[in-house]
Amino acid sequence: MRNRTSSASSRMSLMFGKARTCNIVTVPEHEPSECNIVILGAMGSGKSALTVKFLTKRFISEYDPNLEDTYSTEEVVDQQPVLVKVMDTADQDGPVNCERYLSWANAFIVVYSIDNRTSFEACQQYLETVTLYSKGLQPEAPVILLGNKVDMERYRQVSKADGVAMALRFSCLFFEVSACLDFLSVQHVFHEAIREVRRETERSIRPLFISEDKSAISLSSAPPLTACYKELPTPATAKLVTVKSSRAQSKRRAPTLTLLKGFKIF
Ligand SMILES: Nc1nc2c(ncn2[C@@H]2O[C@H](COP(=O)(O)OP(=O)(O)OP(=O)(O)O)[C@@H](O)[C@H]2O)c(=O)[nH]1
Repeated sequence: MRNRTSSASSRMSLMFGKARTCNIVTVPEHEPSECNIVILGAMGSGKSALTVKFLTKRFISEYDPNLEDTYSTEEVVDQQPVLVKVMDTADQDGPVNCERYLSWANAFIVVYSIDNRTSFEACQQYLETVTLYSKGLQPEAPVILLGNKVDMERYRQVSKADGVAMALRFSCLFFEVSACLDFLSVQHVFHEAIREVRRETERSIRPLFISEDKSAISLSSAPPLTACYKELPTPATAKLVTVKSSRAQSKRRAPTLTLLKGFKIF
């Protein structure tokens, strides 16, 4: 495994992860047009705040910790549209009943709060669970370790080096952000998850082999790519809320957000 650093759009983002080498010719028949992202982590690490920041550019300070919600939004990542569904989980005691999200997810974001060592330690269990599951998938579901609340720097209990070391151990990407500071850092993390899903999908496609005279190419006998679409589990008590962001509030193309169960957004 090699490391990689990224000049992320924010000075606060830091990324380490798997090297991406591509020396075979691949033909993606379909890019995934849908991407399911599951947010995991200890209570209070900021999962809901990060999710809502990504969806609305706003920071929430009131929430119901017992709600487990799934949200969807249309995004354009690298000029390609994608329907992103984000499941904001509400595990009380580490990964339990993980089946509900393991088979649904295309990517996982495991969150801790940099000012809370216990939340960082809780990530280990989540990372073990999702990486073990993901390893058997074709394509693999990428995993991101995310340190939140960098605005709480003076109360930091988890060093950046600790985050990097944990990410290296589990071969996942790593970022640090704050849900209450700039939107672009948070957006970058979600977009990287989508990019990783696309890369993994491309990697899982059967390669084209170049013939000896290099004048023709032939496809091997693999089945065609089936994009990583997965069924959305039915939320138990979902209340459908539609939020349309105002163009006056945002220069960003106004997305239509479908929120299943809502909470206060400021
Ligand atoms: N200072 C600061 N506070 C944050 C940040 N993100 C979230 N919070 C606060 O941390 C608390 C927990 O945030 P949530 O988003 O509800 O955390 P959660 O992981 O969804 O928590 P559960 O729903 O209990 O699992 C709230 O009081 C948030 O306002 C951040 O980046 N900086």
